Amino acid sequence: MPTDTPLLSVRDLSVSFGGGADAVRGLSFDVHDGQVLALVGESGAGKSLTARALLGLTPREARVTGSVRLRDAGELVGAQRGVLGALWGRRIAFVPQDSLSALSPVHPVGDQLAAAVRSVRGLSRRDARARAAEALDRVGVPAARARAHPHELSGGMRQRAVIAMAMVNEPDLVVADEPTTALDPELRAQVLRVLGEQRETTGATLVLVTHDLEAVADHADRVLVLYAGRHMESGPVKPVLAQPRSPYTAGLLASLPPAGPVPGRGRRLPAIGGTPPAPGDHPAGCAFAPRCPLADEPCRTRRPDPVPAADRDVSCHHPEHPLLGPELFLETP
Ligand SMILES: Nc1ncnc2c1ncn2[C@@H]1O[C@H](COP(=O)(O)OP(=O)(O)OP(=O)(O)O)[C@@H](O)[C@H]1O
Repeated sequence: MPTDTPLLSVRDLSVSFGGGADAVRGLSFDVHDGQVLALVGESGAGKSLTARALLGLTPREARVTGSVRLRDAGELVGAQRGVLGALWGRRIAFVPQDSLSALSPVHPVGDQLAAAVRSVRGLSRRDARARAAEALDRVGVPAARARAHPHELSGGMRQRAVIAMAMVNEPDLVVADEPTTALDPELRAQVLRVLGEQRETTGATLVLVTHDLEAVADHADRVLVLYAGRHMESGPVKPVLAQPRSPYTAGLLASLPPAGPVPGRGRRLPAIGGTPPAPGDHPAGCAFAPRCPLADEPCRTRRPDPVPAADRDVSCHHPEHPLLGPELFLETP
């Protein structure tokens, strides 16, 4: 039944480690039924930890605070393993970066899918096997390959099998953490397409972690830009990528690889200058200020909280700055 209540509601989520290392700092966002939310940001921004916190899958040594609520399942932060275990595979599923880590090396992939089906639905072995074979076929793994062990499949086919595994019990929410990182560039588009098709078929809601802004443009409805574990900008993909209101989003767009055009000019930048702060480093103001061409005194002294600005939320003291755009980061000749 359609509902206005978000499927997933995240409030003030933080993930920290010993010694004051805060990797995710006070994130709040909602994900509604059927949406695709992309989490983007540079390496170390806290994307994976955020994604894992949505499933209760953070490392044992991580301290998770705040709230992650899945509709009709309640609070997941601090939930008992048994409570989470009852949701995994049924209501929430995970597609990791590395397909080998998601599959057992000792069983054929078809058997693993059939076992996943049987663990959730009371089907006979034969019916579960048939359902698993159908699920694999839908992602382009033919019946003959269902008898193969994971290491006997190519990387692309293995990742497609992992997608089938995540989707086979039609979960409400799928969290995919850089699902194409381990693949050759030509396979990436194919695997993302399969993920998108399966999402549409099952009606699942998707949280997609990626470095790839082109993939965001092609596959996501909404985007949440993270920097140093903090919210920078979030909103509908098209306007955010067309006209960023956070200088950090503008910097990410400017540093797209050569295939990605920098709007307005024919030149490109290799990367945003400087490096992100270490997880233990807590600048008083905006975390991006040391690398931001627009930074002024308030940026260095006062942390910007997310503020609604037209169609999105922006954590920046200068969301309307006239120079804001990828051009801000172009190298002067
Ligand atoms: N088990 C851990 N112990 C200590 N610090 C950790 C641990 N796991 C992650 N971190 C730190 O938390 C920060 C965020 O990590 P995370 O993996 O979420 O980043 P990311 O944005 O997904 O990066 P990437 O794109 O490289 O995967 C990083 O600085 C990382 O070093």
